[in-house]
Amino acid sequence: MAHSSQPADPAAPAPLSVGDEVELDVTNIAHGGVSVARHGGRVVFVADAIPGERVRARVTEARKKSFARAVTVEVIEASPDRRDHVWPEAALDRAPQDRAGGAEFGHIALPRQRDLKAQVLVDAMQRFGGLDVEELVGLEVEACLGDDESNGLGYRTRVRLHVDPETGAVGPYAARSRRVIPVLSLPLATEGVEAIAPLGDSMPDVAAVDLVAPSADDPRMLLTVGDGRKRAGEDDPVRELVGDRGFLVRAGGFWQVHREAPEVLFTAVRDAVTHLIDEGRFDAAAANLDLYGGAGLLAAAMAEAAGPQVKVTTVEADAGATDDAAENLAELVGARAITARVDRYLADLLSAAPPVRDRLRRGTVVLDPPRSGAGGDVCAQLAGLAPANIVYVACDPVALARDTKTLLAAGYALAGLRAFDLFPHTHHLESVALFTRE
Ligand SMILES: C[S@@+](CC[C@H](N)C(=O)[O-])C[C@H]1O[C@@H](n2cnc3c(N)ncnc32)[C@H](O)[C@@H]1O
Repeated sequence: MAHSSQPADPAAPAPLSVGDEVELDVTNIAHGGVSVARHGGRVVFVADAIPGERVRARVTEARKKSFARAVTVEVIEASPDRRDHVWPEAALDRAPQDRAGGAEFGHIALPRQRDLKAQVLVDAMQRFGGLDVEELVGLEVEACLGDDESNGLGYRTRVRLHVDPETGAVGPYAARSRRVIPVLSLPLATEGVEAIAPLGDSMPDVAAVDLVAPSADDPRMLLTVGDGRKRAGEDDPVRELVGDRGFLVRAGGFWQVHREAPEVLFTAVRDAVTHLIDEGRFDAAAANLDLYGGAGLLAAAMAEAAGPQVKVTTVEADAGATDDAAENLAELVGARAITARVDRYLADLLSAAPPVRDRLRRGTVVLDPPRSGAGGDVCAQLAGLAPANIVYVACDPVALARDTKTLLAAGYALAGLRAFDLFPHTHHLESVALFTRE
């Protein structure tokens, strides 16, 4: 009887199953903090490795035909960039399921971490954004002030810990799981956060612990109890300083995590607007927008470049954050803060009267969406409104790349791209892209 399938290649390695341990040559970096290797023609995404290494890895997922997932259990040939993990509780000498999550690059020298992040951004912009590699040559991920001296430690002003529902133990989730790992230290956290972290405590009635250490206020702990979503103290105002400018933010509201991040992004947006002013492309009297505006940090950056008379509206879904933005922007006579979902707000603008549409066409939009990006619908709305300039602050390179493709197709040019290492020892990076309408 004839067989329809090909005879098995005797030289091909056996198919992978969960729990198998295999030796892998790690060749590349992928989005999400994992490296890439191949096994018998199949891609294997390997955690806790570095491109260039040979490792022994344990397969953790093998359902898909095209790829499998694995985690390093032993380094056979180490990269010169391998370092002792900055967090002992996340190190290779622990069983993979017992390694703390949230510091997936903690075993890599900082300069190499930044090179890998730059590679991920360039790759995403090429593959999903449709840009030529020549347009991205020389792109570097810029370090935050003080990080080289501190080896990228002690920067997180916000940390979320979880509580094991059975033991009450407090800690981060393990990498790629919801298992709580009790830890003795939080090396990425600022001193203020570490000082109040209830490490070693048992908190059986609590679901999650948010630790907040504002730059100009006392650190505090917000507890999520049971299923209740409201945390006591989350609406208390706390003071943040960006340079010598003060911001009031609700303790539980959004604020950039790295102690230097507000200043870095404020400066990057201010400089992008200054560049537009120098090019004669910025209109302070137009309908300028700060979408996903939070407490108004980036509208303030626009005003720093364009002057306190600048017309700018922040649009933010969270009513508390909008109140904070109104307070923080009170000295800017042309600023206003609106509570709305961005897609709904833009839908209204699309049906606005011609003079309003004209003011939008002459305007500059700053947008700083959550990790999923603005998305195709919002980008299509922006394309319909056709503002003169768009300054896009992005915390996910693939989401930025996809939105870039939409904006390029709508007639925008990428006039600048910068990237910042706002999350050392993790795979995350922040980008600021400047688009101008051609
Ligand atoms: C990355 S934060 C940026 C905040 C601010 N630009 C800053 O730098 O502090 C994203 C903000 O978008 C808000 N947000 C999320 N989805 C939204 C939506 N669909 N419409 C309006 N705001 C949204 C969140 O509440 C959050 O404040």
